[in-house]
Amino acid sequence: MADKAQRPILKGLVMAATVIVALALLLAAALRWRENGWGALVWLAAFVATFAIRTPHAKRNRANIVVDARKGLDEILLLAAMFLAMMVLPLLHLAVGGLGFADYSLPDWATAIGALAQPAYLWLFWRSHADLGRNWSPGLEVRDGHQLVAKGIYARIRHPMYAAIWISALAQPLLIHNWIAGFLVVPAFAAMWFLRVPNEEALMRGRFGDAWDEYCARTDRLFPKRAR
Ligand SMILES: C[S@@+](CC[C@H](N)C(=O)[O-])C[C@H]1O[C@@H](n2cnc3c(N)ncnc32)[C@H](O)[C@@H]1O
Repeated sequence: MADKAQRPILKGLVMAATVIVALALLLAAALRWRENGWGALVWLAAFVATFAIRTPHAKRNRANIVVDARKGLDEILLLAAMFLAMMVLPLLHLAVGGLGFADYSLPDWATAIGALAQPAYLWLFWRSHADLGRNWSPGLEVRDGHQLVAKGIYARIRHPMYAAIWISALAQPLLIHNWIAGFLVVPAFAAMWFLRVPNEEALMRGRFGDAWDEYCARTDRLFPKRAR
């Protein structure tokens, strides 16, 4: 077992190895674009942009002090399923193949719809991170000094980041024509949406009480509320 002094070094080494493997897979996937089709190149570009948007927020928010969290088995399984279906399986499949038995074909116009969805996904993903700021966390957490964000895109809908992920998840099977590497993310994110959102809203209600209920009365989850 590494002692306390060795732990940061070990962590740094694991991080460096992960980045090197990820970069090698990205390069291999890009070089195989003829086998994978042009939709896969669009998916790879969006994948890189996703990390570019998220990484500064993840780094900054590491300093947050967490005062409440929901980390049940369901949450762990959902996050693991999303990590596999949205990142690991597509990247591995595009880089080294091996899932060809589950391929399907789509016309170019369907791939083009997947490509056209990417700017909308990336804008919403970026905007929601920018608006949540220090209050963002990948898991269900409340930080010390957590603020209710009801401005920016959050003034229009309650779950813009999940709206962005819905767009990305629905576009993935249009860009990667494979039932496992492309389509599997759709049921994985549907499960996450239906199981996580009620838990997240309960966590926010517990923290903000009436202010959260008033916010919910003004907004819907995914689409802007129509004026009555
Ligand atoms: C992955 S983020 C997703 C945020 C939101 N559900 C969305 O789709 O844009 C999850 C964390 O954001 C925080 N959060 C969600 N809505 C919030 C709000 N309106 N104000 C402040 N924090 C919020 C909670 O701490 C939650 O654990």
